[in-house]
Amino acid sequence: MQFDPRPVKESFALIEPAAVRAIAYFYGHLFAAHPRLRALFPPAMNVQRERLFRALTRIVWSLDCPPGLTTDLARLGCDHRKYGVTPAHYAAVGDALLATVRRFAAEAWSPEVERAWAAAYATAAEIMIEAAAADTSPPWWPAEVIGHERRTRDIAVLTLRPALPFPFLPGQYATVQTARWPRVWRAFSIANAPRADNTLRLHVRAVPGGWVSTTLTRRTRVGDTLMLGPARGTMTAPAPSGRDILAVAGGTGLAPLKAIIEAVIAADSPRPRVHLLYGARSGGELYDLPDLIRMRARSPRLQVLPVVSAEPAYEGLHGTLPDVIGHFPSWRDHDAFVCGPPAMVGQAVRRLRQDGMPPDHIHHDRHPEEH
Ligand SMILES: NC(=O)C1=CN([C@@H]2O[C@H](COP(=O)(O)OP(=O)(O)OC[C@H]3O[C@@H](n4cnc5c(N)ncnc54)[C@H](O)[C@@H]3O)[C@@H](O)[C@H]2O)C=CC1
Repeated sequence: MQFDPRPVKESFALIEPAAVRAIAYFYGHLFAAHPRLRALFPPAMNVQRERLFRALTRIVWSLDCPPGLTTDLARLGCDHRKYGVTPAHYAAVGDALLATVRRFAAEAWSPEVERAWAAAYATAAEIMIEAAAADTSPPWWPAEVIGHERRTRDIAVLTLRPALPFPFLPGQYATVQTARWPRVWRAFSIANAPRADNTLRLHVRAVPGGWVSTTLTRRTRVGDTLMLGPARGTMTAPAPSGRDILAVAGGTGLAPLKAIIEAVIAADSPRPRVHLLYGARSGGELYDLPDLIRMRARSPRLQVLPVVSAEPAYEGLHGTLPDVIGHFPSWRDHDAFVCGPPAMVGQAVRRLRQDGMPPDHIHHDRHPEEH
């Protein structure tokens, strides 16, 4: 990359504390100069604002490590195809970005700083535009809802059939857009390994104020069409390592782990064995237990241990998942996959580390960008 990252990082450090005002200024500038661009963005901009700043922060602080940055930017460029972004839009965004730096870097601004930002942005935009142009897969897939089961008041399991082959690896997630909320994409993990009939399942909890999750859970019917963005995510089924597997799933965090387990136990081999700790707040919230019991009946390699954290009358194992991990002698010789509420994931990972599990044997999703 042909630019000096130092002035960019130094001026960004000054902008960061004023992030909220800087982002508002950025979008104000962008939409004032190019009103038509507003139509590419969702009606409410709050999530979008945070997302832009998270992406910008990641990019600026990794300007020194071009290989990782190039991969991230290329993926970002490909993902932007589903928004209908064209190369001309990049110039408009670049103008708004430079105006924002000029305004918020204040006394640290200089022609040298501006040149460094312009060069960094031009490089990033070029990588994104070229990656998008080279991507021959569809920008999004229409998918028909062929199954919709309300498992609890707030959780539904949807079965979708994309109109074209939809490639993904077990454990990945896809972004989803509903007709009700144009331009609003949210990520959901795919809860099965790839199937010959191209169908896939999503486990969706309606979160308060969640437009897409509430629509998918409460207002979606068999026969509706959704849009799927390309599959993403690095927490995928492991290559054989000789180690058995511990899967720790909290709530709908079960989805990607179920896909990974399905792929692992499909192989005709006596190992690895899989222990699944499946946690919920109450017995009624163990929304997928009957299906997991069926999987266990088909595969002697799978053990399923349901755990409930907040229902004293539940007849079964009580506790939080991180505590239950500690009830066993040791998981040190396993590979671990952990998914669920971020606080639970953090505690479970710490517990496994304390037990002596090497960090590269512990797998969890970097929180999906659009989850
Ligand atoms: N690929 C990914 O990263 C995915 C992530 N998720 C995330 O999983 C979460 C699932 O949420 P819900 O179904 O509402 O789960 P939930 O809130 O009903 O909790 C499920 C389990 O996690 C435990 N738990 C919850 N908060 C905890 C805390 N602070 N400390 C320790 N344990 C805690 C509960 O005791 C229970 O065992 C969401 O945050 C969702 O974003 C879900 C699917 C895929």
